[in-house]
Amino acid sequence: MPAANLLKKKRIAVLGARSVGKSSLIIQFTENEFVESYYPTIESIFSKSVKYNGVEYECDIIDTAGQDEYSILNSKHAIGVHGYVLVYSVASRSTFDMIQTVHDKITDFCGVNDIPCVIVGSKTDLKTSPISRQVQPNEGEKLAKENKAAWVETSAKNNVNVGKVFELCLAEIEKRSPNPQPDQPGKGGCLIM
Ligand SMILES: Nc1nc2c(ncn2[C@@H]2O[C@H](COP(=O)(O)OP(=O)(O)OP(=O)(O)O)[C@@H](O)[C@H]2O)c(=O)[nH]1
Repeated sequence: MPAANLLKKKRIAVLGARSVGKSSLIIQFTENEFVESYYPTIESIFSKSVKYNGVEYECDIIDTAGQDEYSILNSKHAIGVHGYVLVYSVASRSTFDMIQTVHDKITDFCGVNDIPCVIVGSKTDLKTSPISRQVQPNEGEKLAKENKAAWVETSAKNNVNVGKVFELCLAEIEKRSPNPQPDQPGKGGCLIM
């Protein structure tokens, strides 16, 4: 297979606390639908071609089980992964607090301090009720800046900024891969030695 084809395959892991809307985000992106009911995820992989910067990428998106502060990072969610999407709900402060914990677990596991990452504030459609929003946009932006990550707020329900999440993730991956090697994770990812 020509190297150019291998270069286009990217593996993206989506992590975050339980019930923040990881599956809903991925299903809205890959299947264009929103599922109102809640089924806790064990693990699923979705594939989708994404055109970014005029290049067609074949993305494998890993939907993971919800994390808590005691969860141990599964090596499958770090080894061979090119980019990360870390999701919190704008309606839940505790899920926002989990983001730094998950980010630290990934960087510790990979032995790096910089990973290609997008931090996502989900469920913005709930913000119409003032009591529903617990995390302000500037807090999300600040956390992202501190971790050299991109940041965006989304609603899987209303399909707002869903595609943007994965475009930003590819941008973060490409930013760190000026001369990527075929079929290898980006600089920030983990390699099997
Ligand atoms: N209002 C609203 N509800 C959402 C949104 N995204 C997800 N939900 C709801 O939140 C609940 C949890 O969504 P999931 O996508 O299953 O959450 P998850 O993060 O994959 O959950 P785990 O598998 O337990 O980690 C479901 O009832 C969804 O319908 C959104 O953008 N807006």
